[in-house]
Amino acid sequence: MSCLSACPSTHSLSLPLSTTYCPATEATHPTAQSLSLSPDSPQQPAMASTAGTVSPTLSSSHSDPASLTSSLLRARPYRFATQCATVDNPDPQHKDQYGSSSVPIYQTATFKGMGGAYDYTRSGNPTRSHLEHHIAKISNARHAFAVTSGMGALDVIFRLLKPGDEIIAGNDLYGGSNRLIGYLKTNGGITTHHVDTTDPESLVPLLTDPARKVAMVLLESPTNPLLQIADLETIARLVRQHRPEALVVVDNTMMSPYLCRPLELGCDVVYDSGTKYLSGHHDLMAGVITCDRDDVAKGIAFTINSIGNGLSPFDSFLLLRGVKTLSLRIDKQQANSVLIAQYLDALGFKVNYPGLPSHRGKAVHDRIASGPGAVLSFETGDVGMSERIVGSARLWGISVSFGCINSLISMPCLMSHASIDPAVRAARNLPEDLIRLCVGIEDPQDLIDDLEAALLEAGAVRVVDEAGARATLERVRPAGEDVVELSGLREVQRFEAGRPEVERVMTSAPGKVILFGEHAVVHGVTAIAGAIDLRCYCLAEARSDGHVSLSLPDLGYSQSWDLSTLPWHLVSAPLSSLKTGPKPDTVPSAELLALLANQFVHQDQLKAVQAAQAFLYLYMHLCAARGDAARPAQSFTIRSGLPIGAGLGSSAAYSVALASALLYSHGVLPLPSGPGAAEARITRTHADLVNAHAFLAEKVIHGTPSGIDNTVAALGGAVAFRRAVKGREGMLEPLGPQEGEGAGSAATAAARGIRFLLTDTKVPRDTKTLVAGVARRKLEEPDTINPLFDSIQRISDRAHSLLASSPASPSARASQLAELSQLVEQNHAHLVSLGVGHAALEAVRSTTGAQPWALATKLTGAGGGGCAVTVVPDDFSDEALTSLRAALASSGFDTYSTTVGGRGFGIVVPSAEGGAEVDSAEGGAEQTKVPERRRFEESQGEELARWAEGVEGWVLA
Ligand SMILES: Nc1ncnc2c1ncn2[C@@H]1O[C@H](COP(=O)(O)OP(=O)(O)OP(=O)(O)O)[C@@H](O)[C@H]1O
Ligand SMILES: C[C@@](O)(CCO)CC(=O)[O-]
Repeated sequence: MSCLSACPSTHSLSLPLSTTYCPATEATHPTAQSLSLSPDSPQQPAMASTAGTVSPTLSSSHSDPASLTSSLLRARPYRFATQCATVDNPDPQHKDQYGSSSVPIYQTATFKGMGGAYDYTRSGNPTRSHLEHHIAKISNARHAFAVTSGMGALDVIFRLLKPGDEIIAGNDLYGGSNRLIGYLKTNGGITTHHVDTTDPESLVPLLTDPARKVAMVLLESPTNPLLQIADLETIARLVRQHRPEALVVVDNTMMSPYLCRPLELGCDVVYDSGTKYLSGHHDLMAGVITCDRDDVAKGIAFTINSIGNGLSPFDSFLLLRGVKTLSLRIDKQQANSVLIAQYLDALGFKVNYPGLPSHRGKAVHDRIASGPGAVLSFETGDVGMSERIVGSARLWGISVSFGCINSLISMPCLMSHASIDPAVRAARNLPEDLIRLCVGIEDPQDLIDDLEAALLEAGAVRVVDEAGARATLERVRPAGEDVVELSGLREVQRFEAGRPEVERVMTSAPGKVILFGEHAVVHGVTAIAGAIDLRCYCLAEARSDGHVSLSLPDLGYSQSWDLSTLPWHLVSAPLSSLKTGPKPDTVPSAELLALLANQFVHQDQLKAVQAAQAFLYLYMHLCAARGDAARPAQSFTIRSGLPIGAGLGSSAAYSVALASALLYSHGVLPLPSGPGAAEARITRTHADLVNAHAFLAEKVIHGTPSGIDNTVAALGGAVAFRRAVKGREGMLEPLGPQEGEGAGSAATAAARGIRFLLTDTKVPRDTKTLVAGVARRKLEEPDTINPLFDSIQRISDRAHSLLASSPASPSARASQLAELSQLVEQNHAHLVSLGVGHAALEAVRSTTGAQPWALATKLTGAGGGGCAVTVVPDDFSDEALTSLRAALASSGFDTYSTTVGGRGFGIVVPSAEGGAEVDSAEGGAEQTKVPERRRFEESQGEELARWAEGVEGWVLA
């Protein structure tokens, strides 16, 4: 056996080697896994080899051109494939005595002598050191460790946590990781919150909640098996910003260091199952961990030595051998994968693969990784059919795992993800019929032939034309699946873009305040809410260039689409009746949403993309429902006088303003104002139609809204609302008299007469994520959550009867308000127990609850930050209200005093003079003329409302 002297005392690398803590000897010694690389982090890992390098600083001896050129050539860092193939000695000063070309296997448990670099293989072994050095080099990492499996790597990383710590993880995690997380919860006191990591904002409520002890964020990208993309770079930045002490950990197995190096994106710890791409041959089990931070490396080294799961010498040798061909294998596997994904996509299966242009996370993935990888998944729509396809494949081996040079096929729900409870799988949208393909290095035509044979045998496709070299196939859709033309965006439909029926309309819709029952209302509990006097406005104008455009000045976003490039084939069937609108249980088509998501140029502006997705969805849906291929070219500009994403129903106001602008401008509803107006009144039927369309847009923005926000925004007034769930009828009861007040109950003596103070904490949050979090807790902890909902139902019932009654005397009124205040306190406590509280909301409550004000306050809307609502009794003086608002403002909060129960949506046909000019400066010597449009686009807050109210002819519901 060769003798590598593995305890270097000096280092010849131009950048210093760091040292790694060695727990075996309680000392620091320079083992090979510690490697410092170039601080300016080149695109490819910096070269750590002495072979083929010269000092980048050229001396005067390089004066002749040949020598200079050759020096420059040698000074270039090696590219990834070269680095994989060239294995350096961790200590280049000490060569193998026999010049062995391959790293020898030090098959020994112990080492003789005292004070040497190695004493016991559990603590360190030269073969393992070589491997770790090599992994650090290709990963551009300071430290690397090799252990006995990928799960072993995760276990070591989890041991950096303490009982009581909390983890944020994705909701599409590898099943094995989920199993370990479950163990940690039961036995380690470590809780995990699963969020949608495709939306970086979904982590913010947890990261900013001081009550949460978030110590780790665990990410996968692309996820396995749904191939969803997490923006590792943005998430790492958010974690640094809000929770700098938390570690961002990435399972990089799907990508390997060849395609993605998360440490370069700001993540802290990366692990790979070495069993997969790094080894490539499925002949060993291994895991590798890389990190840059010395303190983290020290903790990891301590655990590996303590528990003894360092990789064995023989497996280290095998893994080192595998890594040499990493880039070669992945290049081939990836090229095959692209062909297979395109083949399945062309047949009309729903394919998840970031190499396809239709993949919704492609833009993000292309930014953080250099290739789509070699795993893809697809859905057939039928579990039995999927089982038959998997069973019929021959060349594709049925196997768990991936990353091998042979192609594999599996059904994750039956295999790799079977350890996840089926209910949890369903809640996390993991389709039971999903088939995962892990593509190998075989000839792609053989792979496609075998897959095609399996699809035919399983009845998933049929031959429609046998002529030609290759039969033409057609997908057989499972019963119940809508027949939609799935030829993707490749077929562009040409048509004449029309003009809208109405050239210019403006609409508006109010925000809302939920007084009682938010969140519980999503699950069938009664809630009480009313319209407030802050509104959202939408201006729709005709254009004549075959485009539809959306401008959202509040979010700094605008985009226009060529109408001929939209995926019209996905809405080709009439989807809803024009008389009643979409049914309340209509679920937006995930397929259309995914394709629409792909249309956005600014994928990173998530709020705007959500809003634009809702816009395009509603626009296309309405065009399809009209069924006459009338797709008018139009511009839409939407402004909000409401704080966006603060619990006051900005998304519902947006949805209602948009839906009404569409319905009136397309001529589906008759104009109640302006030239040719039939009747200056909005009927209840018209308001219901607007509401039905707005609900669909709310679903696109929110996921699973209860419908209360859009109902209040459309109809106005104050209502007791119960959603229809599981066969139980819904309820919509106006609170108070409705006479002469439009379609809704524009309010009510009871609710309107009560003053409310709204306080915006300005803590950002996202309703969709918060609602999904409560739904998940209800699923996972029904015994805790259901009693809370029952209690909220009792609170809403009592508030409903209080608000429906008209107190006979001032003292009855005072006790009515006192009881409402108590209910507010109780409801707030329940919302905190549901997990949607926030420290900033408690700060508001402690101010409003303090003397001399002593008022009851609760969060309103989705919580997690956003707004609080305070009941202001009749005898509360204006001076006291002013001083309270000043106190809240001094803590950085915005306040709004509002009435509750105002009017619903409104419409006006502004005069044809779109360019009319008004004075913008008030009384200044040099008055500037500002076009109306600019006033609309640029005015803020009350000025916007004043401007809009100044437009003559509004008709309100
Ligand atoms: N004026 C606007 N311009 C663009 N998008 C908007 C506007 N108003 C609302 N939105 C959309 O609505 C989303 C905010 O909805 P979200 O449900 O998170 O908050 P909210 O409706 O204000 O609060 P809650 O649902 O708790 O009452 C934004 O992310 C954006 O997509
Ligand atoms: C949190 C929630 O109850 C109110 C959001 O304003 C969600 C909904 O009802 O759709």
